[in-house]
Amino acid sequence: MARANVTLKVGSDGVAVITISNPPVNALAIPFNLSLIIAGLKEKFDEATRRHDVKAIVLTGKGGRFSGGFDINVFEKVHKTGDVSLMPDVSVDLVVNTIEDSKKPIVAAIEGLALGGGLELAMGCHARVSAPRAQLGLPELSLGIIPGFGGTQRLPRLVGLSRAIEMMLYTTLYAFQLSKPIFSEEGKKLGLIDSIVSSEELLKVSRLWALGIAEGRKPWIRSLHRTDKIGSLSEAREILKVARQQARKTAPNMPQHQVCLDVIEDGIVHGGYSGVLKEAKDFKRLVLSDTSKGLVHVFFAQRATSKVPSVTDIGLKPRRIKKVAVIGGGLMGSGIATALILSNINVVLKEINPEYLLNGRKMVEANVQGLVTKGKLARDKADKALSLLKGVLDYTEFKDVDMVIEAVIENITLKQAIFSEIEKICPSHCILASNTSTIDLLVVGEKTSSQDRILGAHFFSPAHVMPLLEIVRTEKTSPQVILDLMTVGKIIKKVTVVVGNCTGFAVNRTFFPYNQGANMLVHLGVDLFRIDRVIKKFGLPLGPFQLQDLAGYGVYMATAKQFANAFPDRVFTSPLIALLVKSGRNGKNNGKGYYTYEKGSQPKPDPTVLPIVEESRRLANIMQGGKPISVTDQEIVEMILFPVVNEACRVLDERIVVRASDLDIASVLGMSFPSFRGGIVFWADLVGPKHVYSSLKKWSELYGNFYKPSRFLEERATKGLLLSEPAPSSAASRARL
Ligand SMILES: C[C@H](O)CC(=O)SCCNC(=O)CCNC(=O)[C@H](O)C(C)(C)COP(=O)(O)OP(=O)(O)OC[C@H]1O[C@@H](n2cnc3c(N)ncnc32)[C@H](O)[C@@H]1OP(=O)(O)O
Repeated sequence: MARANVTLKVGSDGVAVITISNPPVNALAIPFNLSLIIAGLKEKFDEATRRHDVKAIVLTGKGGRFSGGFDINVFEKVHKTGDVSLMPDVSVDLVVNTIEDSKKPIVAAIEGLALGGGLELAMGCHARVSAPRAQLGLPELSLGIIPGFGGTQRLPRLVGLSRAIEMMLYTTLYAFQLSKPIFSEEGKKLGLIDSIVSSEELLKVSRLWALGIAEGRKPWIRSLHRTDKIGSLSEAREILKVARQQARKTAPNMPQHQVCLDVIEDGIVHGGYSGVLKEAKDFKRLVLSDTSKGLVHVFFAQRATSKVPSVTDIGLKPRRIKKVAVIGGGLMGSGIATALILSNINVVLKEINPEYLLNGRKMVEANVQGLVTKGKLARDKADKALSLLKGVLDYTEFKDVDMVIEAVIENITLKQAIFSEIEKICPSHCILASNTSTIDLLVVGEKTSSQDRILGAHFFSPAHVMPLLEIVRTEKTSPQVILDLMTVGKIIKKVTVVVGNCTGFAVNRTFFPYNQGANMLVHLGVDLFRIDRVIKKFGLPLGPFQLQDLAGYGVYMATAKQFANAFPDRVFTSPLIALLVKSGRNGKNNGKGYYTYEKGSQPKPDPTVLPIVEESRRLANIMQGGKPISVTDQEIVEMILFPVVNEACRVLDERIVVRASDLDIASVLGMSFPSFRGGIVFWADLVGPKHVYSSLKKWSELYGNFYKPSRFLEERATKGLLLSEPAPSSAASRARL
């Protein structure tokens, strides 16, 4: 950590250049010495202000990046210790008093990125010069906090209220709340950046700009004092009102959104300085929230997935994958092909007849067109992507592919036949991947002698949109092949999680009890629509019954069968789905399931499904004394999700995942488990393994083996350990990885 520091160099022009150096992103603290960078900045600014040979100051970052903001590791430290006083006081002391109110002009010279506290420092300066394509943003809300170095006050004053709100609160992308960075070009148009110059000229122009301010040729602007972009109080209140309503809808479980808007309003009503003080106070409060704990955990969990022992740490280099064959143009195959061509990878899409091929091609075109219609892809880029797709009916084109992804129906014999065919035709370096979501990869490759290059590439539907790629390795898969697929995953913008081989792999296996837990509750007498409402309130985008409608009952029954075969000791079966199908319901597919579906309107709970549910309850006959149980909303959540936690424990115990946080990120990105709860294991640890264990034990005595606590959970609970704590290697654990 000796490399982290702040330097000051005074040139013959009388400009002092202060440089932040803390690779890789010039974060504004280090976990071992929290005040090093902040204190270093203060010291250098004080020195530059004192020195008579300094007329003006330029602030910049080393290595082509201005700063990625405050060090997020520090938040983790605060979360572990509960000690918020670890956070240095920056907003008033450094940004207002030292930088903005400095007697000498300060210009920020920005390159690469200025995010969070980094952009906030830059906004405290008297002007900002940027290199092209620098990313600018305040992503703090996606960490469960608000900007804490004055960003809530200065950004609206520089770019206007509506745009500032958009940049901070922005959007929901599946389980993630994302604020949206902009590029410096847009920043220039908005007034956040004063000038854009080439990287080579950045320091020269910034120095001249700073001298220009010192000599009165350029304006000396303190952003916190500006009001010209805020508009009238009533206009501002109207904008804030709409933003609050929007945030209540899109982020109902995220307190930081409403707090951010309150803090902005305070600054508008009482002045920027008052806003800065309120911001600093509320920032510290939010740092300690469970939301921040969950989101910060997810930030690091996502980054940890790229480190896979014995794969990414043994000096291997990824090979280039130029051409990929996708076998099967159904929903999954066409989605996978779409993801690949959108990232400039040539794709050969193989089907068994012209009609299926045409359908596959049409689905890819519709996927791409969908992105164009939503404004997410330019027409010329869409055309370019589609030109990379070639449909085929035989294996001729497979002679020079670097990877095959098989995405046909879940039929073992068919997959085995395909793998033995492609083994003969594809080049010997070619990676042979299957998109199976349940079948053992060793069985898939049984008829080949290429087990070392066979692995699972389990995408989630829709494959061109969902951010997770579960990479399934067997004990025979070579590290090089795993690394290559991880690299392709990165190119096509997926988060890859490398997991071991078992029924359902890590994600589907862990969530197998989710639907069963919900079904169990219904058969114990709980209203299914209430269950859906409660689960949505907990933070999942859909309740379990709406999800069953959406996925289709066929999928539901096929997976349930696979799991029942693999884990017969912990299955709850009921005739409900069969009865629904018998009565002509097929979920969203035919517009009639637990809900009714009509084009252009929200799904509506269908009361005519209730007699079918009653019939199923009668046949299952698990209500004690025929009486429905009485449960609180919290118990509903727990009776559905604790069995999921229990299965997660088995996945951890069997080392199906490298680390517990991999299961967290996989649950967030693959199953839309709420990111603000940190993922399934993190959430269970917050709730407390003891409580999970004792609840499951109680329910298993009342309702049977479906709830029986696993050995791993029992051990952790009785020893007072967290589920996420790494397990000591034990001969008893079957090391699958
Ligand atoms: C008071 C203030 O208002 C509070 C704040 O400033 S909160 C912080 C706000 N800043 C952010 O949220 C930015 C978070 N970082 C990012 O979005 C991305 O890392 C980035 C766009 C900066 C770079 O992305 P990319 O080049 O893909 O690299 P990425 O793998 O994400 O990060 C590289 C390394 O830097 C680390 N890193 C990135 N930003 C960091 C930060 N702000 N603090 C600590 N570490 C950080 C990552 O953890 C990763 O570490 P690793 O190599 O050990 O896994």
